[in-house]
Amino acid sequence: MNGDDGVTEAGVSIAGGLKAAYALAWRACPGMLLLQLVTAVIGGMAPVGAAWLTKLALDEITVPSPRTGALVWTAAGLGALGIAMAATSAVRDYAQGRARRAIGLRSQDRLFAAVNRMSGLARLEEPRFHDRLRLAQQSAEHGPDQLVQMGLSTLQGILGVAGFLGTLVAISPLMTGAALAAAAPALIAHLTLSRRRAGLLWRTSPGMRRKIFYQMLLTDLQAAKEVRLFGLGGFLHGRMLTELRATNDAEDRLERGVVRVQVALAVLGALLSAGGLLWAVYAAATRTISVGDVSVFIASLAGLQSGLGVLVQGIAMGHQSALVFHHYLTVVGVRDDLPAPSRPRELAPLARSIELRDVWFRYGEDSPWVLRGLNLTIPHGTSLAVVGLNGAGKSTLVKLLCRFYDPQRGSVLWDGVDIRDVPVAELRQRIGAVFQDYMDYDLTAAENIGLGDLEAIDDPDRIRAAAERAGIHETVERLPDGYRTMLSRVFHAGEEDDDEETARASGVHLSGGQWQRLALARGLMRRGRDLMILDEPSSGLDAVAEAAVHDRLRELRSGSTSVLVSHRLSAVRRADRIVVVRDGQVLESGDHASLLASPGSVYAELFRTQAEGYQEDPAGGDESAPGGSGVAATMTAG
Ligand SMILES: Nc1ncnc2c1ncn2[C@@H]1O[C@H](COP(=O)(O)OP(=O)(O)OP(=O)(O)O)[C@@H](O)[C@H]1O
Repeated sequence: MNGDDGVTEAGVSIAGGLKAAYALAWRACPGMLLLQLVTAVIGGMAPVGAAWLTKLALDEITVPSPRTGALVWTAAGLGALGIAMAATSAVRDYAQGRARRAIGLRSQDRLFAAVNRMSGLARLEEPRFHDRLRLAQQSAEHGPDQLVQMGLSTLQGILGVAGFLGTLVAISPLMTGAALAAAAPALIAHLTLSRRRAGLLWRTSPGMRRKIFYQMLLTDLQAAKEVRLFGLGGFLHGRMLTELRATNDAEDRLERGVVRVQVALAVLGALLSAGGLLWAVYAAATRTISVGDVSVFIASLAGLQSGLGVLVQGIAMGHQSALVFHHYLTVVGVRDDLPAPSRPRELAPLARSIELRDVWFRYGEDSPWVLRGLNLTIPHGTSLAVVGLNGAGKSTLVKLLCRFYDPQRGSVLWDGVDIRDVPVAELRQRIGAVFQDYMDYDLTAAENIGLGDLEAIDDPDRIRAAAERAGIHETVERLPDGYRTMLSRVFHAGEEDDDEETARASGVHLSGGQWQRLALARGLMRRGRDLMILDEPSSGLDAVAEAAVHDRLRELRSGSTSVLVSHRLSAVRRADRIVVVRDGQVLESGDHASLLASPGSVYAELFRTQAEGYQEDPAGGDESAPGGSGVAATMTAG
């Protein structure tokens, strides 16, 4: 493991992790942090005080004439310490709980703010980044708090160990040396184990993601049809178990190592205690030390051993948390995958054209070129249709227009301004879109539409108008709760209610075409933006709906700048210009009539092929079949 993907690279240190975790905790809840600090100091010093008071009491009892006053004071002191320790523990639990929640909130806030900062898609397509993100999410929940707790318990441990150490040195320097020597191998062993644990988490992360993927397929409603029909349940179940077993085996191997180390350390500690006890009893019998000294010696040795043990384990756990927290810090500090312009330019409303100039693009350095020197101009106020075979690069072209990726060569120009020179959010503000792989949100119908323009999410008139334009208004009105109906079987309106029946009744699922119309309505919330992109906006609609939607879209597009990607040539024929994309370039360009008339035209060939599919008798086929009424042709097909 090394470089960007590694967890053990230089710079990953407990100190670095601690510093970042404390900075986060301080911003999240300074009061609770200070309270925990005070309780840690009391918790560290009180046991040493108790041991000394016990020694004083025992020494007083064993003298020929004990002083009652002194005995009462030491007993009162012990009582007060007991109360202080009990109260401290309760206060610490409270402060710890509040701090944990506040730190968790802040760390998750920062993590997802960082994820949102990535304005492109490339990073989210990297499997390695997903591994890191999974560990970062895991760490964001508890990692910083664990590091804070580790720091506090280390402080408490150090205070306790220092107190007992001083006491032991006064009684037996030899035993002190032995106790300290025993702690050194323990520290090394625990640090090695923690490094191995963190390494294991990183190595098993891809397997865990695959396991989650199989689990998701087994429970996902959308996957359920294929899973049941093709009988994939057992197959997916088996794969899930294989992944889980592989992770379990790796963990078992590690745990076996942990047991061996822990047994060895426990034996070492027990031998040390037994030796110390023998020495103390012998020394007291020969009157070298007092009975009080024996008690404080035994308490100090036990305190030192357990304190060192806690300290060593705390440091090791902190080390492990720091290694995992490193993934969190990396994600939080990750740069936007689209470089921000050094001198951002303002993006004026589109006045002349959008131009793709000699655009070369591929998804990765090892991937084939998808766009190869593509040139295309979309004049303001015109509609452009893009057609081509599967995989020709049509959706890729659309993604570059939205700047989800930057081309490796060439540029996308908005009235002559390179879109890399304007803030990406400003560009996207000017674009409305319906994507081929649109989303179904498990939200209400109104929210599903309103998400298209967050400023209008609470504006029922705008939402209704968009729904009407997309031809989904009547369907939504007929839902049990109209626009407020929750469109989900995973969540349901009234989930917080105890009345399960009401809650269950309100979860509604739409058909594929109805979802697509909702997506269309969402895109139409942005009507009036400078550029409207429609990537297969009607593929899931029935023929009647498709005809109506395309008529409506044509009306909406007229006079505005739009790009329509579609395999249904009946839908594209009225576009001002049609381009055929092949091998990453524009192969043909023109309006429907000119392309049909052009000898050897690929568009004409595609059009005739589709038209033939609609003929009763292909021999007597009329080449304008989907054209006379493109919509009618599609309807016939439907
Ligand atoms: N995210 C991605 N990562 C890697 N390769 C991709 C990605 N998206 C698309 N591709 C590849 O880019 C090529 C063009 O894909 P694109 O989706 O642009 O084609 P398309 O013309 O829209 O196809 P279709 O008509 O099937 O929708 C394909 O070979 C595809 O495998």
